[in-house]
Amino acid sequence: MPNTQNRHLSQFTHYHLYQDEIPLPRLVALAPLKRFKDVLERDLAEKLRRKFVHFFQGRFGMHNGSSLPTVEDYDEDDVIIIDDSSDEEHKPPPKKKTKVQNVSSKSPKTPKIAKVKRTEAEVQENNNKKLPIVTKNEEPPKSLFGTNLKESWAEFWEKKKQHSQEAEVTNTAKRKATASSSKKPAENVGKKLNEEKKEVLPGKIVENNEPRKFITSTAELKEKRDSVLAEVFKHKKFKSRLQFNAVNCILKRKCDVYVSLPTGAGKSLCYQLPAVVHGGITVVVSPLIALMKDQILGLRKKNVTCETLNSSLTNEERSAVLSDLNKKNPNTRLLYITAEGAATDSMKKLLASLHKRNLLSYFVVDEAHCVTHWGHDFRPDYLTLGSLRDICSGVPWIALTATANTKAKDDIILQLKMAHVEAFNAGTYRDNLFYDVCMKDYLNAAPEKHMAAFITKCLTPQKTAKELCKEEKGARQANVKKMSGSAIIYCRSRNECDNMVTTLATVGVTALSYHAGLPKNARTEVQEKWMSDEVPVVVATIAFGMGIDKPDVRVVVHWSPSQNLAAYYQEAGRAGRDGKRSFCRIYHSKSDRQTLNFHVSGDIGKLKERMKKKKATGKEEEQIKALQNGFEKMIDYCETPQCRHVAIAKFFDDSDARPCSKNCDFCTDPKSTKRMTENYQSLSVPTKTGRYTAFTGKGGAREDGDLYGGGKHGSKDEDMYEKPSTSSEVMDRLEADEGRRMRGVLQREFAKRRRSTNAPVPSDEPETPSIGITVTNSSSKLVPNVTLQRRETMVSALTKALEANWPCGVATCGMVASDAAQRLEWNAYSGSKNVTVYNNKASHKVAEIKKMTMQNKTYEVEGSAPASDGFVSASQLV
Ligand SMILES: Nc1ncnc2c1ncn2[C@@H]1O[C@H](COP(=O)(O)OP(=O)(O)OP(=O)(O)O)[C@@H](O)[C@H]1O
Repeated sequence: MPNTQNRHLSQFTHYHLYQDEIPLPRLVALAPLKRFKDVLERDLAEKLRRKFVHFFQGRFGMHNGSSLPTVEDYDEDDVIIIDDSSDEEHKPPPKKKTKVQNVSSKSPKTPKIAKVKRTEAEVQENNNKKLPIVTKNEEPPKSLFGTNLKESWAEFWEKKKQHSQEAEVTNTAKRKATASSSKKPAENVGKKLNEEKKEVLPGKIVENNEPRKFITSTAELKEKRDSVLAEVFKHKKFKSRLQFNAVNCILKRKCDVYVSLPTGAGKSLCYQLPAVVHGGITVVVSPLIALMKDQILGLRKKNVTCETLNSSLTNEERSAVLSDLNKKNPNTRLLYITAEGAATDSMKKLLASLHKRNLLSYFVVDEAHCVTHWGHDFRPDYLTLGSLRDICSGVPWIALTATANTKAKDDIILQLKMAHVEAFNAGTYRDNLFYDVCMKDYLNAAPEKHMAAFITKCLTPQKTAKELCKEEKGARQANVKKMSGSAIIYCRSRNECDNMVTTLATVGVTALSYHAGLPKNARTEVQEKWMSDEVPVVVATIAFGMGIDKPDVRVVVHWSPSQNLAAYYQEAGRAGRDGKRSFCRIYHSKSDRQTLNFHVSGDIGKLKERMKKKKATGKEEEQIKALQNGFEKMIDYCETPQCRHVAIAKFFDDSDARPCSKNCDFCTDPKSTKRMTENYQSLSVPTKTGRYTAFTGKGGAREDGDLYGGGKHGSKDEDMYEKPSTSSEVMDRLEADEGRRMRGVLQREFAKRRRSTNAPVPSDEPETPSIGITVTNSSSKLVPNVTLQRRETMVSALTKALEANWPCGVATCGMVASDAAQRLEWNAYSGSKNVTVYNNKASHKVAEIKKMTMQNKTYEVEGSAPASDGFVSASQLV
C-alpha cells in the first residue's frame, strides 16, 4: 500500500478511495466529508461501511455498523480526526519522516476531535438533526472514545444523542413557551417544561437496579408512535384500524396481546414499532432462520439495531452479539431467536440477565400457530416457550399469527400461559385477492399452456394494452409483451419445477426454477433475480416464499393443492401485499388428490408409529386430527362449488364468513364452477398404470376409500415426489429427500433390469429430433436428464426472443436468429452440470434478450461456434 498514512485529510481523493489506499482510521475520518458523499451513496458506500464495521468490531467489539453515524449526520467542516497511533493493530509500519502535515500526529496517545468554524445558523440547523454534531460552542469530549478508549463509540454517540435531544426538547419547550406566553400563565409553561425534561428517551436504559421507566403518558406515546411510524418505518398511516389498535394496546404494556391479522396485513409492525418507541430489548421467537434474516435485513435498512442468536452464526458473530447484550446499555433493540434456542440453558441465563437488568421490553412469539398442534406447522419446541414466563415475569408477551382458528388461538394462549390477553382478530378476508380452482382434466388446452397464458395475462398490465399496440407498430417490441409484477408457481417436486420452466419457455414466459436440488448460491441468485424483477416468474417447491415480502406478486399458482388449507392460505398470501388486485389459483386433478392423500397418510402413519414406540408427546392424536382436518378442508376447497373466501373463513372460524360476491370463481361465475366440479366428480380415478377407472366413491372427497390410506398408487409415487412439508425445516427435509429420491432412481434401475415394473424408465434409444428445429450436437448426453426435446424447446424460445430483438430476424453480422439461438443454447448446455442449471441458464438468456428488446437495444451474439463439438449451423445444413 502506498504511503497514505500521514496524508492530510484534504489530500485524499476519490482515486484513493477506489484504489483502497486509505488506512481505516483515515477512512473513518473521511467518511463524513460531503465531497465523498456521491461515492458513499453509490457502490462504495457498502465497501466503506464494511470497513467501518470491521474496524469497530476489532476495536470496540461492535458487531454492526447500524449505530454508526451516517454521512447525513455531518457537514463538510465537521471533521473528526482519529488518531489511532495507540492502536497497535492498526499501527502503520514505521515510515520516513514526511513533510506532509499530519494533524493528528501531535498527540499519539489521545484520539481527538478537530473542529472547524461553523455559523450560529448552521449550529441551530444541525441541532435539529437526528444525530448530534460536534459544534464549536460545545465543549468537545476529552477524547472521542473517552480516556484510554474506555468509552465505546456507541456509548459516545448515545451520550451525544441524548445531549442533543435534551437540548432540542428544551429548545422546543422554550419556543412553545414563548409562543404561548401571551395566552397561558407562566406557571403552566414551567410545568410543561418540567414534564418534558422528565422524558425517557428511546433506548436509554437507567441504572441497573432502578426500575426502568417506560413511557406511560398517552400523549407522549401518541407523539412517539407517530414519529417512529413516519421517520423510522416510513409509513404515512397505519395499514388498518386493527393494526392501529393493536399497536396502541401493545405500546401501553398493560397486558399480553394476541394478534391475528391476514397475511401481508403488517403484523410485524405491531411489535417492531413499540420495540423502537420503548427502547430496551424486545426478544422475538421466529420459526425460521430465513424469516429472521428477512426481518433483520428490513429493520437494519431502517437503522433499527437488531441481532439474532441462532445456529447459523459463527463463534465470532455470536460473541459480538453477546458482548453487546452484556453491556449496560446494549445497542440491540430487537433480538431474534429460535424456539429451539430459547429452550437452551444459555439462552435462559441470558434472558434472566436481561430481565434482571431491566432491559426486556417485550417477548414476542411470531408465527404463533407453531405453538399448537391445531396449527398447520406445529413445532414441539414452541411448547417449551411458556416456561420462560417465570424467567421474565412482568414482561408483556405478544403472539402473532395469520393462520389460527378458534381452537388454535385458545391453545396458543394456553401454551404460552398468556394472562389478561387482549386479542385482535381481523379474520382472513383479503379483498384484493381473487381465488379460483381449475380442474386440469377439463381445460381446453394443455394445463401447462393454460397456466402460462393465465400468468401472462395477470402480468400484463391491462391499462397499457393500447399503448403497447401503439408501441408495437414499427417498434422492435413486436413480439414482446410488457410484464409488470411477478409470479410464483408452486410445484411439488424438483422435476416438476424444471419441466415447468421448459414448458413456460416454449410459450414465451421466462421463468427460473428454485428448489433444494440447487446449490445455495444458485438459489440465492434465483431469488435475487426474481426480487429485482430481472426474471418475472419463479417455479419453486414450497421451500421458496417463506419470509419473502415482495409487494407486487400478482399471481401465485399452485400446480397442485397444498397439504392443508392453512398452508395454502399462507403460501397464497405472498400475493398482492401491496394491496393491488392479485390472483391465487390452484390446478387440481384426481391424481393430485391421490398424491396428497399418500403424503398425509404417510405423516399420520409416522405419528401412529411414534405413539406405539412410546416416544409420544401426548399430542399425537390431536395432531392426527388436525392433519386430517386440514387436508379434508383443502380437498373441500378444491372440489366443492362454493365461495373460496368463505371456505377459508370457515376453516379459520371467522365470525364474518359472507360470500365475497366478486373475488372468486364461484361468486363471479357459479354455473361454470358447478359444472366443472360436477364433471370432475364424475371422472374416473387413475390406476397404477395411469389409466382411468370408474370412481367408486359416493361423490364427496371424504368418502374416497383411499383417503389417508396411501394405497399402491401412492407407494409407486414415492420416489417421484419430494415429500411436501410445511415444517420450518423444509429445506433440510427436502435435502434429505434427495437421498430418498436417489434410492428411488436406483430401485427403478434394478426394476428396469428385471423388466418387472411399470415405472417410467429412461430410454437408451436415440431421441428423434423434431422437424424444423436444429440443436447443436443433438446426440450429446453431456447433461444428465436434459432431453433433446427440452433442448429444442429452449432453442425455439431463444429464436423467438432473438427474432423480436432483431427487426429483420437477422443480426448486424448477418447471422440468422435460429443459428444464434443454437449457439446460445449450446453455451448454456455445455456449461451446465445438471438440468436445473441448464434450464436457468437458458431461460435467463431469454430474459436478457427480452429485456434488451424492451429497452430498444440490440442483442449482440458473442463467441464462435464450438467447431470441435460438431457444431453445424442451420444455414450450413440447408
Ligand atoms: N402502516 C403501514 N403502511 C404501509 N405498509 C405497511 C404498513 N405496515 C406494514 N406495511 C407493509 O406491509 C407488508 C406486509 O407486512 P408484514 O410482513 O408485517 O406482514 P405480515 O402480516 O407479517 O404477513 P405474513 O403473515 O404473510 O408474513 C410489508 O411490506 C410492510 O412494510
